[in-house]
Amino acid sequence: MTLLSVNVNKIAVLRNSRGGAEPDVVRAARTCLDAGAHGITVHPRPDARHIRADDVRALAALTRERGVEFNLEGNPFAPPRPGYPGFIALCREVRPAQATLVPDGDGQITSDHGFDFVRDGEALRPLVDELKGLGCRVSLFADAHAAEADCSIARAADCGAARVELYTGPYAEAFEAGDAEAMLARFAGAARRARAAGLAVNAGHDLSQANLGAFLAAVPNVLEVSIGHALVSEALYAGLEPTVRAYRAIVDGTRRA
Ligand SMILES: CC(=O)[C@@H](O)[C@H](O)COP(=O)(O)O
Ligand SMILES: NCC(=O)COP(=O)(O)O
Repeated sequence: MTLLSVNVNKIAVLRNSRGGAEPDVVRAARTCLDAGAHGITVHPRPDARHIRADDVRALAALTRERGVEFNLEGNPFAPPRPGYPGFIALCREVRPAQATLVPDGDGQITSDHGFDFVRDGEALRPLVDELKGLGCRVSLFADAHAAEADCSIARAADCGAARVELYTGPYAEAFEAGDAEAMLARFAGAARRARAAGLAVNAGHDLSQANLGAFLAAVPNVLEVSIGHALVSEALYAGLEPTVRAYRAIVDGTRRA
């Protein structure tokens, strides 16, 4: 069974654009859980462009109260700065059920690659150990689309992680271009190699209602997908019609109190 963890970063993008409290990230997360999401993901970034440290604390409380998984993503090597205590510090504070380490840089508009485990393994190992000591399951963001990933992904197990999260952005692009077959074979191979090394497999980035089914059919036994950007975009389309109708009822004076 594949679990769905909804990433609510984009709710915070909208909230921050006006500087107020709406849309409310915790309310949105609660709605996702009420609708059947198995967990909540956030990826606070050092520039606090969307999720802030306080959101992390509030979502940790919500997911604890609801008994569901909180998946906290971030770069453990990014230094703290005002408003961002650092990824490991946040994990020490809220102890997410799953900590997903992602090697993203400051200037990146979004995550666009996984770790090079051959190069980064030594540096990751003590961090993975500490996170495990905090009670977090550790997942490492991993490339699956390029030939170089073939040898690297199995090395993720040497870092002590329980899982890898396959970076699915390149699959989403190939799907969009109508040319996903070879890419799916690559992902299926990477997932096989990860499992053979003792790692369970998550997946995420740019997954959507359009491309998710084909991915899960071709890459079996994915334990969790985390989905945010497309899901929130689709929710806007799904919600616009009833919302506009509700406003029309108000301006037309036909809405009952
Ligand atoms: C690791 C990953 O693929 C997601 O966390 C993605 O990076 C979402 O982050 P943004 O919402 O900042 O694009
Ligand atoms: N780990 C991937 C994630 O949380 C969401 O990525 P996206 O759906 O916003 O691209």
